[in-house]
Amino acid sequence: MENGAAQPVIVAIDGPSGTGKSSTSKAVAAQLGLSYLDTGAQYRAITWWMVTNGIDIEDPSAIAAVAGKPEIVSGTDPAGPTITVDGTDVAAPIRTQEVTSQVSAVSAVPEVRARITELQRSIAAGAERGIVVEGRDIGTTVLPDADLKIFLTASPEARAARRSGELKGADVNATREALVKRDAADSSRKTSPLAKADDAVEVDTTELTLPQVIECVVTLVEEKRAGK
Ligand SMILES: Nc1ncnc2c1ncn2[C@@H]1O[C@H](COP(=O)(O)OP(=O)(O)O)[C@@H](O)[C@H]1O
Ligand SMILES: Nc1ccn([C@@H]2O[C@H](COP(=O)(O)OP(=O)(O)O)[C@@H](O)[C@H]2O)c(=O)n1
Repeated sequence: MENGAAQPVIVAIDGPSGTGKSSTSKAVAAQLGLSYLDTGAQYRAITWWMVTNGIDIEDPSAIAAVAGKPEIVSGTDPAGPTITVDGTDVAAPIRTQEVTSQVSAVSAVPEVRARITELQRSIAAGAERGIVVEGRDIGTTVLPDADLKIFLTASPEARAARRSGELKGADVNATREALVKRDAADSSRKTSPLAKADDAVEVDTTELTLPQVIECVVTLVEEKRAGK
């Protein structure tokens, strides 16, 4: 484009837990001057609200009835992403084991997905320079017209080792089992399951370092931009 003003670029990065979505997306967005949205944090935030308000997580109709209540706000600066629920900073409590073990059940409820998907689309549409959005269904459902779709994978062993490295002292086998269980729940739900879009580029990160994955994605974005 003339005058150096680039068209906004929309990048969708999907994949299961521990494949490197968050670290890669934040770094790519920072490097390219784009916004960043962690959609998993939004599903965790609504789950935190359900748990805090005593909603029965086993009862999809109870979840559906209140899905519109919490106000979730995501800050999209990749250098310091934020997440609040009704004005409360929930960045720490959404990462607890309690929320992690319940999030798949809450995120499977169609009313929850409809509400959060709408929020995600409006955030993406408002990102003036473009955005990197990471999740499970971004390329397939939330932003099917994204300029670039990436699907990250890695072996369950590599993903469990990465996650238990973060959760100090966590047992690798227990972490692996919990990951595989959450993948199965996320992949088998009826409404927008975890899936690779047909036109997504699959990157297996098992044997790659994080800087290598970031470089790979930055190169793919730049190639797309050059081809526009
Ligand atoms: N290619 C990689 N090699 C080694 N460690 C990685 C790699 N990608 C990410 N990590 C580490 O693995 C952990 C999980 O990464 P994260 O980006 O949170 O994954 P996801 O968002 O897919 O769950 C983080 O501690 C991150 O630094
Ligand atoms: N686009 C998305 C993103 C997350 N999720 C749900 O939110 C959960 C937490 O996502 P996350 O990205 O924070 O998970 P991790 O990869 O950090 O473990 C997932 O296990 C899914 O149940 C979803 O359903 N759709």
